[in-house]
Amino acid sequence: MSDFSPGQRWISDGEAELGLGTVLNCDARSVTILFSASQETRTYNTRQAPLTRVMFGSGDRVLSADGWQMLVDDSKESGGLITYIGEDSEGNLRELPEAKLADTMQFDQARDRLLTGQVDRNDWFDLRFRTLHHYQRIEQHSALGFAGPRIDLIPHQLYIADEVAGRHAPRVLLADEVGLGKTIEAGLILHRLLLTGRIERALILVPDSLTHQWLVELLRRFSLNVSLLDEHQSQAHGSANPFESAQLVLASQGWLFANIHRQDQALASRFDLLIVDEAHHLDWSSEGSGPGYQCVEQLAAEIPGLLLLTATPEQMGVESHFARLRLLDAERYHDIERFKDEERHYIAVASAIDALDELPNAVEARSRVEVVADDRDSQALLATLCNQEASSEQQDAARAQLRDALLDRHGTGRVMFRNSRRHVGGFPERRLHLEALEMPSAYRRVVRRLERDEDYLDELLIETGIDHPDVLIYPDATYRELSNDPLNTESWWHIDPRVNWLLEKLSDDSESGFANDKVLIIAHHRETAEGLAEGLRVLGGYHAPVFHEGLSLVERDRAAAAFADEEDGCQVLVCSEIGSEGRNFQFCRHLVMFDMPQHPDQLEQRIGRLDRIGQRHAIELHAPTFTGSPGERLLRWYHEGMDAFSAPHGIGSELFDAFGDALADALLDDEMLDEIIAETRQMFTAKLAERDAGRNRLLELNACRPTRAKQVSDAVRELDEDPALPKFVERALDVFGVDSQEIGNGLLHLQPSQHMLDGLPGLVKGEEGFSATYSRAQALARDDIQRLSWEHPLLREMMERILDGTMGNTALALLRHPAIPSGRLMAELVFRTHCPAPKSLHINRFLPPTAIRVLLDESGANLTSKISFTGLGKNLQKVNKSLARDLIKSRHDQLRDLLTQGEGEAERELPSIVEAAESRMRAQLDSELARLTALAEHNPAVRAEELEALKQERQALSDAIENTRLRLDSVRVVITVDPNA
Ligand SMILES: Nc1ncnc2c1ncn2[C@@H]1O[C@H](COP(=O)(O)OP(=O)(O)OP(=O)(O)O)[C@@H](O)[C@H]1O
Repeated sequence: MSDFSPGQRWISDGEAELGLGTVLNCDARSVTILFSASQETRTYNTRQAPLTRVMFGSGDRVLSADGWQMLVDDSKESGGLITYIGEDSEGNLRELPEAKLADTMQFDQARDRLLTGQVDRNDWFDLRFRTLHHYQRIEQHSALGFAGPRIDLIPHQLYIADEVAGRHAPRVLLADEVGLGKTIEAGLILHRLLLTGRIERALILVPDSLTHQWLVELLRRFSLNVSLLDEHQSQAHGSANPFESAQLVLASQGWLFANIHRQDQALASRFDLLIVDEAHHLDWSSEGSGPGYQCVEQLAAEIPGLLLLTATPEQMGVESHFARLRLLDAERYHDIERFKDEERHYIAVASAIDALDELPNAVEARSRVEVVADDRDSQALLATLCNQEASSEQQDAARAQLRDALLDRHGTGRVMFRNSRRHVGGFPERRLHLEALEMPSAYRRVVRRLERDEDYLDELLIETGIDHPDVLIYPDATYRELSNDPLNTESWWHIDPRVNWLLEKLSDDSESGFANDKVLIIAHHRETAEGLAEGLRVLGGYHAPVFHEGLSLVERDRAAAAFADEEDGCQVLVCSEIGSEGRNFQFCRHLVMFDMPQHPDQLEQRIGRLDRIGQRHAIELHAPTFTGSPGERLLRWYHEGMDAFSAPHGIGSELFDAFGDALADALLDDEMLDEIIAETRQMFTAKLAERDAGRNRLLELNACRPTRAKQVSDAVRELDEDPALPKFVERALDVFGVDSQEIGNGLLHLQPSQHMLDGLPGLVKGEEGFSATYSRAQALARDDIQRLSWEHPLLREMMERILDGTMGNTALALLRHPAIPSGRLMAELVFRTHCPAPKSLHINRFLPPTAIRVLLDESGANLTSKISFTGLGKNLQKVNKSLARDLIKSRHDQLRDLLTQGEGEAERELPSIVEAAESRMRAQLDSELARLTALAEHNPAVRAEELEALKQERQALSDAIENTRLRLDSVRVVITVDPNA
């Protein structure tokens, strides 16, 4: 330890960011240092002070407190204080006492740190080099952003996520059938865009009832922390814009759509991506648009990326669906008639795609392809496919390419992704159980009178205030509104046989009973749900939580949680129609439809609560109805008219548009109903055939291209099984002071040690830590364990901290080797490429920080290719810090020369790295651009700005790559010692 004198300049080894310190005073025991730049004063024990004396030598550049720079040539010392002598930038010879050095001088670069004697542990240096290596590999990996999430690798989801996240400012409608994983797709897209730096901020708007579910899914599956914003939270920000308070903001649609002031604030906050769930509620009609549509329309005009999610895009009518497509691309979707015409044309495209499978054998199929394959490339592919002399591999390749080329022409398929169960496959069967009950007299009275007296309907509508046809379909609601009738004094659930039927089923422990199962009950009205729960409690002693739109979010989540709990949970949950939309109840297999919804899409939404990914049983659909009632007639229309209970078909809303009004009029008349059912069936069959032939078929084919989907899942699996990951984790945990212990079954328990470096996600000193696994299957099976991957927040934090900070950028180690005389010095220099570019370019996919290692001996001979990093590392021994410092000091000049020489050696390698990156980038972007340009000729959904953006991106990437510089990342000094000593 050097002696201290007031005025000397020192830096803190552990806290180099404090800047240059000045000795204020000292005595035999303690020394006090002032770090002016950070306005900190520290007192240390003189014998153990973690401080390094700052001394510059010839060739160093220093900064004076007055702002001028000096190239140091010499120095002199007097009374323990140094004065530097050298030239300023104008070439004048000047002197600079150390007290006049700028306080803000930073010593975080490897060179400065080394030459000022700050050395880190050898294992830190080792980890730093490996981090750089893995970071470079992972950043270029095609599965980046998809490997971390805790999800099953489901091909159609990965395909969509890969396709969408690869686009510039993606704007798409995710419209998979209910329960196929749109939230997961949106999460994957978001995760990849964030990890690649393509976006930084996202706003997620979901129905009130789904806020908590989204919050939990994003955290649990994607490790994304989103901030849930509501009015209460917003007010806490006072006059500041609450949307600025987080990177990822989740808000309820109900709140934002009703609040113009908050909408203005959301508009003013610069988001990169907007996600809107259950987008069919954004209603639009030629008479005007609803507040939700208006709000999203404004936001969509400002925010570059847009994901709309809905399972039932046409629920609010075709026009409304078209209006939502317009949110994605206003220019493209402005004329609905033209759009419909285009869609009709796609029948020919779908037929051509089917014909490809019949070629080359069925000659007539060729003409079906020729009708649409009107460009030269497609014609050439068709010729190969039909060429009898081509090999079967050549024909297969031509078929696959042509299929892709034809699919690419489907305009809507580029902006709307719709997977169906039929296409995806592997979903459980649905079984319908009809239960015909006798109508209670109170309900029958009303129905009979309606049947007899034509005028009574109007009277009833006025008296009850209920709309037509609700007044017919929901007899309990009508009964409630007729409470003045002296015959209607009892609660409806007392007289309604559905309640008794339900109670019997609940206690029935036979095969067909519910006694051993959970049951989800959905009723149209909130009041029905509430009354039913009360009835079950009063009449049967069942505690059935209720779930409806009138409850607060917390109450709803509590009800859902009480139902989901496997051990202590409730057997029954009673939901209202819209209260349960989007919810995950696939752990349950019995759905009781207490009444029928009015719209086929609502029916599909109901069944979708259970028929979701993760459902392991056949789905039992129970429908109690009253014989001869309007409700029963409605059910018949669903069942006989359109097979609505067996599988989703996506045609319901068209049928509703065509027959909904007539059906409402036929609810009291069997004859009329029979006719409507027959007509509906006819149209249903025709539409089904049309769907299979045209638009929907293309949509489905477009929504998952199996070859590409497999490539993506293979890439994810490659990262899952990366053998380097566990080794890296072990090293990194050791360096960061996290204890890891194998606890059996392939599980690790990670626990902070006393020396853990602070701020690691999920780990707090003194707390328990967490259990983790590398296995995807294990993590999916158990919610309580985390899954370690290259994308886990802990790994990303450790890697970022190493690469962005100084950790391990200097080291000194001893080498005992019989063949090398002792006292020799080697410098192992690691340079890293630095490519200044905006994050959103995601330059790392072509040129991530890349390490160039240079190993020089003291004579300057380049030993890099002779001694590998690992080979050298194996023979090194650590050394204590003060000895390391002394050794560095004694070899100062030599080291400085080696650093300069190493720079030259590394520079020689730079051009080939830059060239390789440029050609990688060109190969990818040129072909993307060529594909998009060709596509634009056939597919009107390719936005002009997409093409322009891609061109600009290519130029910006090229400029950035060209400007790549090298900088010294880290340096290790190796000194040989006598192996026998
Ligand atoms: N890849 C996956 N791995 C694991 N679970 C999944 C996966 N995909 C979907 N799930 C689960 O399946 C259920 C349905 O998924 P999700 O909520 O994303 O469907 P959705 O299409 O948005 O449904 P809805 O149309 O009802 O809104 C959820 O519980 C989700 O967690």
